[in-house]
Amino acid sequence: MADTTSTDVAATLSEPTTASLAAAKSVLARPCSYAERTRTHTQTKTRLRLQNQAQTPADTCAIIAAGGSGVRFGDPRGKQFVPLCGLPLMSWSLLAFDEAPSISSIVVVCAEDVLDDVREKIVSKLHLHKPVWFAIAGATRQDSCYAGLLRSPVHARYVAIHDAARPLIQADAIERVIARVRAGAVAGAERTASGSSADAALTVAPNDTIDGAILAHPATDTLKLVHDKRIQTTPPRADYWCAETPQVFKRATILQANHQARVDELIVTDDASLMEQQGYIIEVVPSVDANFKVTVPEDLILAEVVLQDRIARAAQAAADEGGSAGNPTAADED
Ligand SMILES: Nc1ccn([C@@H]2O[C@H](COP(=O)(O)OP(=O)(O)OP(=O)(O)O)[C@@H](O)[C@H]2O)c(=O)n1
Ligand SMILES: C[C@](O)(CO)[C@H](O)COP(=O)(O)O
Repeated sequence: MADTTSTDVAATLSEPTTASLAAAKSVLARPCSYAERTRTHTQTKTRLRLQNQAQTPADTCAIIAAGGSGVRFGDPRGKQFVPLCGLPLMSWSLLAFDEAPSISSIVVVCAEDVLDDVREKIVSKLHLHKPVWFAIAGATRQDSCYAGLLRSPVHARYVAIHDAARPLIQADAIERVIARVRAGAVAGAERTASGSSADAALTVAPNDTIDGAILAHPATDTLKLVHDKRIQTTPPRADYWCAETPQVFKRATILQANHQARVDELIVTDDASLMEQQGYIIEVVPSVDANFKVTVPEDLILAEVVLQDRIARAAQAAADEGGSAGNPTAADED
C-alpha cells in the first residue's frame, strides 16, 4: 500500500494550468497514432472513426488502478501523482478514458489516505464528462482491481481495467480492445442461440468467441529462461507478447473469476492471467502506439518526450486546419 500522506499528495499537485489542461485535451481529442500519421488525410480519417465510435454503446466502466506505492520508481509521493507535462501523472489516463465513447463511467482506485486529495485536487480539476466513483485500494494490484470491480455499476456490461501508471493510453486503443470483446461476446451469444455448434460454424468462426481482450505488443528482445543465472533455453520469441492495459472483460465474468481466485488463493499480476488460469479465453489486441508503464524514473522522462511530441503534433494539426490547439472542438466542426 502507498505510504503517501495527504500532505505529500497535496504538495505534488501542481494545479493544472489552463494551458496544460487545454493541451492535454487537444492531444486526446485527436489521437495521433504513429502508423496513421504516415497515411494521407489522417485527420479526416481520425474524425470519421471517432464519429463512428460515437454511435457505439457506452456500456463499459473504466477501472483505474492507482493504489500502488511505486517502490521501483522510488518517489515517496507515489508515481501516479508526480507531474507529467503539467498534470499529475494519473490525469492522463483519466482524460483518455473520459474521451473514449464506449466508456460510461470511471472508478478510481486509490489509497484511503489520499482519496480526498485525489477527488478534489486531481479528478475535479479535470472537468470530466463521465461520472467518477472511488474505491479503496488493497495491498496488491489484484486486491485493488477487485475493489474497483465491486464499486463498478451493475449495469455496466463490460469493464476496462487500466494501470494509472500507463499515462500514454489513447481513446483509440481503448475502443479497439472494447470492440474486440464486444464482437467476441456477440459471437458467443449467436452460437448459444443457434442450438448446435454445427449450425454456429456456418455463421460464426469458432475462435471468434472470447471472454476478454488485452492490449499487448509482441516481445522484441531475445528471451532466455534462466535458473540460478544459467540459461535453460531460448524460447521462440514469436510466441511471446508483453501484456499492457487496458484489459477488458464482461463485468459479471471477471467478478466471478475474482471470487473464485480468492477461494483458490490464486495470486496474479494481471487480470488476464486470473481469467486464463480458470480456462477463460483471452485475446491480445496489438498495441500500436507507445503505452509503456511508468515503473522506474527513466520511464517518466520517456513519457514526457512522447507526450510533448503528441501535443506538438496536435497543435500543428490544429494550426494546419486553421484552428488552434487550445480550441480543438471548433477545429473539429468543419
Ligand atoms: N496495491 C496496489 C498496487 C498497484 N496498483 C496499481 O497498479 C498499477 C501497476 O502496478 P505497478 O507498476 O506495479 O505499480 P506499483 O505497485 O505502484 O509499483 P511497484 O511495484 O514498483 O511498487 C499502478 O497503476 C498501481 O498504482 C494498485 O492500484 N494497488
Ligand atoms: C498489469 C500489468 O501492467 C501488465 O503489464 C502489469 O502486470 C502490472 O504489474 P507489474 O508487477 O509491474 O508487472
